[in-house]
Amino acid sequence: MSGGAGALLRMDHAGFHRGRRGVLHDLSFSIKRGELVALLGPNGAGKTTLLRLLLGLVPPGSGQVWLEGRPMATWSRREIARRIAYVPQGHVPLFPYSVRDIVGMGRLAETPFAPRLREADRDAVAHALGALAIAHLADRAYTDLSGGERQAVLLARALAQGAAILVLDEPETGLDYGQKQRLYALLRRLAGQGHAVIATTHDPIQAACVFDRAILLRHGHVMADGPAAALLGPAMLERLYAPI
Ligand SMILES: Nc1ncnc2c1ncn2[C@@H]1O[C@H](COP(=O)(O)OP(=O)(O)OP(=O)(O)O)[C@@H](O)[C@H]1O
Repeated sequence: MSGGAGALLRMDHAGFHRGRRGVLHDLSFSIKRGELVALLGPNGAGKTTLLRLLLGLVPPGSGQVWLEGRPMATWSRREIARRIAYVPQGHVPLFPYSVRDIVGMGRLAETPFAPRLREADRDAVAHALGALAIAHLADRAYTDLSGGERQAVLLARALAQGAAILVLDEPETGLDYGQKQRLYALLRRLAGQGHAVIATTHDPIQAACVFDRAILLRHGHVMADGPAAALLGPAMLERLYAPI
């Protein structure tokens, strides 16, 4: 097995079980710099589990996951955090940190023991707040925000992290129309700058317009993988979302 030339992330016949039940089966694909990849599939298809494997949060039960040509298990959490930023679904912290502090947490992989952020970190935070058009929320408590505002803050935190790979779990959830358009423009811009972006979504129509590539997952198998606009037609969507 090899790490895959030029791939930032690669799954090589990766499988995952929960107890005796197979959740992901024999997944093989790679993601390169500059790719904007949508991951689609019905509820329970295994999308979030697949992201957890790509993040190194769980090891595959079979096969291998590679990060920059090295098995994921050989990287430390801190090394992974420098390379992969994650935007989870519906995250609520216990303490009322300010938005600025939450976004600043994206810099922890760079300055884990520093008592306060350095100037470069503060610049990265300000840039990320600006890119998401949420600078006006900087001093608000994260716990007091709406769901959509929180989602935008988590995106800003991922951006501040400066990682080459961005992994997002249903990032458009709760965003209003304007925020969604800014999100898609931002993802396109990041891909244009050489980032690799993979996002789960339940919106195939938007995915066809915004993403370069789509990976379709059904019952833990890759049903199709190709250019989003060509792949996400009515016949394919009917097959993908057909009742069990
Ligand atoms: N903690 C868990 N314990 C047991 N089974 C789980 C757990 N988390 C997920 N599963 C199961 O694994 C399968 C895949 O779940 P996963 O969350 O990856 O799907 P998904 O495609 O992200 O779904 P959705 O679109 O609903 O978010 C499902 O059958 C789910 O019930």
